[in-house]
Amino acid sequence: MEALFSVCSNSLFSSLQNHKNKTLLPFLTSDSRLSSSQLKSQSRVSLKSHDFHDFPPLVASRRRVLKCRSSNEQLETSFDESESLKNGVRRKNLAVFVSGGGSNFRAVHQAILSGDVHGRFVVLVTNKHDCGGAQYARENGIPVIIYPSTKKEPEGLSSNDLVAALSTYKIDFILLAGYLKLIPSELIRAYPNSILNIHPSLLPAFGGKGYYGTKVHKAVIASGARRYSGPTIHFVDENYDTGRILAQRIVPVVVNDTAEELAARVLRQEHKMYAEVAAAICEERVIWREDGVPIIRSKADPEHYS
Ligand SMILES: Nc1nc2c(c(=O)[nH]1)N[C@@H](CN(C=O)c1ccc(C(=O)N[C@@H](CCC(=O)O)C(=O)O)cc1)CN2
Ligand SMILES: NCC(=O)N[C@@H]1O[C@H](COP(=O)([O-])[O-])[C@@H](O)[C@H]1O
Repeated sequence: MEALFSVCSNSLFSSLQNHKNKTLLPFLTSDSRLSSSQLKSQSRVSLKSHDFHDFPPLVASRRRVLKCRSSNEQLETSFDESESLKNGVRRKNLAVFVSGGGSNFRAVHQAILSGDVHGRFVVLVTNKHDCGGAQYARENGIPVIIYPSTKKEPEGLSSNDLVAALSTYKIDFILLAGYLKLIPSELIRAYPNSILNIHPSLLPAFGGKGYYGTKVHKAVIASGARRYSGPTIHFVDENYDTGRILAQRIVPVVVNDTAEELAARVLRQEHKMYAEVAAAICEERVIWREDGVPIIRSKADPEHYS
């Protein structure tokens, strides 16, 4: 990989340090083999001739021209974002399905923006055009599709039209995040082992038709037999909540918990878990055991699975 750099005065270095695209500075310091103080003193360093194959693969970024504030020199940095590689892995295109406030969607989106998830949301699907999740998507420039078509949402798509519409976005994975309608078999066939859902109980307990939102937590509390609950992330199949489980977390149930208190405690763990699972699927760290069970390879220790 070759990139063309010319580094100018100190003002540029400070703007690089503040530059939101953090990939630039490590590349400059590591590839230029200069300490930050040396780099600051450099009036011009041409890295044009370096061959970068032995440097850590870059998270390639947008083609940019950064102009120095205090001189007429320019830092011209050109590297290609087309694949946006991180450790050789392409950034993944994500679709999200919501029906409500979309706090799980927002949590994963924030993790993308902070660089923890190597993906991008390219489209949102909802059965409620005015829900909080759809409003957040519009505010962040993410297209919104309505599915399914109902009396209340007559502009909604049919199942086949949904599959056709989504195919234009080159989606790698679909995340269901508080979506309350059944995903049609046409979509499941179009995205095998690529649709995930988060459910607010430890499946298979308290799942299936009728188990959504606060209803789940009321059932857990009413059962009396639980000292713990927690979220589950699973792959989606044709039925509600019966797909292969990928991740779960344990959350304590307090003896006089209300459904709202338990829901809030579980939701906090949902946000963390969905961001971690999204990171794993985008980094291609999910593998399938011979018995068909999906497992996540640890980022820190490739020998460890969970
Ligand atoms: N094919 C699949 N579709 C969906 C799944 C799935 O596992 N397979 N998960 C759900 C999410 N979910 C639980 O995690 C869930 C959502 C909704 C219901 C439910 O009973 N819905 C009611 C309608 C509710 C409404 O319209 O307000 C119903 O179908 O009568 C159960 C579980 C998303 N889709
Ligand atoms: N069975 C599906 C279900 O109950 N999903 C649950 O709906 C909530 C959506 O919150 P959000 O819209 O703020 O992400 C979450 O708690 C999610 O687990």
